[in-house]
Amino acid sequence: MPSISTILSAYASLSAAIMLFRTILSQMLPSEIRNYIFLKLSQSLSHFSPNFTFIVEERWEAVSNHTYRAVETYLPTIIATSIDSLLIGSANLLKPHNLDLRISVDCKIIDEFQGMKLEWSLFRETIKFYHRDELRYSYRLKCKKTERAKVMASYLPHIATTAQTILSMRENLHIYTYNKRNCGSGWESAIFKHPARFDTLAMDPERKAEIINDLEAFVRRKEFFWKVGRSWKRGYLLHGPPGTGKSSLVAAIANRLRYNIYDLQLQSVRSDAELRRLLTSITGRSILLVEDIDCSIKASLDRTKVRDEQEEYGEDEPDHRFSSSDPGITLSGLLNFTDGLWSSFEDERLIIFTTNDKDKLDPALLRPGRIDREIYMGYCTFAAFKQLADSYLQIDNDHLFATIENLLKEVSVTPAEVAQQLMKIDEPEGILESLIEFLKLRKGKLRSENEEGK
Ligand SMILES: Nc1ncnc2c1ncn2[C@@H]1O[C@H](COP(=O)(O)OP(=O)(O)OP(=O)(O)O)[C@@H](O)[C@H]1O
Ligand SMILES: [Mg+2]
Repeated sequence: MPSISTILSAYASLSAAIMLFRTILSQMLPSEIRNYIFLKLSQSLSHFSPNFTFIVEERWEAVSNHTYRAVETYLPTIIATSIDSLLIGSANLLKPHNLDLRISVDCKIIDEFQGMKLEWSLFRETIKFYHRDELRYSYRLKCKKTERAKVMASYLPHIATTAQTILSMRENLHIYTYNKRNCGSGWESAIFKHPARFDTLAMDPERKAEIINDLEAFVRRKEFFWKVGRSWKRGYLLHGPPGTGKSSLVAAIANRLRYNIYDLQLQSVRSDAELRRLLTSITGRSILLVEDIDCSIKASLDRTKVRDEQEEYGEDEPDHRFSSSDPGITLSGLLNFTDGLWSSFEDERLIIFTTNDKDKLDPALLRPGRIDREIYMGYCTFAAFKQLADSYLQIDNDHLFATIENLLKEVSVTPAEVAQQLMKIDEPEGILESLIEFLKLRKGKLRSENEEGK
């Protein structure tokens, strides 16, 4: 049996011969034949190489690759002294633990894990994509062939969990909205800094506690979801009149769970295929938010109808808002992507729909499994008022509270309206009196409306 050094020196001589051969061939043969010969040759050579390379591309089946994001987050945590440059993202420089760092192209990083030596590098290449030149990045992980199974069984899961922990500790949450012009995943992100929290949210304390318990149970029960064969996601429907805190509740949930928000405006999505591309590039630990679901589905379905009619009647001049690549989305498309087989892409996801009028919704949307919990956000109760008084005025009792309690039983005002009254900072002394005036006016208006109606 030949020694390792004999094999290596044979390998080196063969490589040198191939280089020479390549130079001669490149001058004599057309490029297609040349490429074929080199491909076959390198395939046979790789038989002798002791190394194996994992390639993690930026996009996978046309959508962004979560493994790539995990590697990108993980690598800066193992930076050794061998590195002499790093990229810094737009993070807060005053908080070093929170910096967004990336490695630069062609630099190599060695990681050691359970006795294995693993070499990482970042590649960049230009490829042709729909007649355009596009830059594509990929991370390459070189390990020994004999360690390939161990890398897959322990090292890659280690990267996934480390990246997830880092991302969940990052201070900034993001809100993503759809931008047609963004040729990547289509999502455009902004930093999400909404002040709403559960302790400032005005609603009955028992219902608030129920929602918090439900969320915490969801986060804890990964194993349970797996055991019963369900994807780890949960659907909420928030309904109630405008100004009752539906959007504030979504913000409070995102802040509490440290989840990013994907704000999906169905009206601007042009087709089911586009919807699928958007939904499959959503990362885990996130909220998929569809606000005013009744209006947005209607707008999108109307769009589909207009197109169908145009096609049926053979209109020469279609509505300029629509093009042939703009067929609109369908309700079944939406349900399939949020709930059917296409929905299982990434775990730990809340899907939240909001509406002002639950009765307008298609019953298909409300079936159990799609919507796991309905939350009614109603008019301001006395308990909700006390929460607002505590947040806005820092008072938990007053002799006027009893009058306010009685008035709130008789009139329907939203927490937004009450909050607006409590914000009249130019007259802080008489704020409760002015709120009582406001409620009495509303009561008078209500009474005269009722009398007119008789
Ligand atoms: N329950 C609440 N607790 C605390 N603040 C509230 C509550 N409801 C409304 N507000 C205040 O009113 C403003 C509007 O509330 P929000 O946008 O959450 O209402 P909404 O139910 O989403 O309304 P819409 O149906 O019009 O979208 C908020 O900025 C918040 O300050
Ligand atoms: Mg809202």
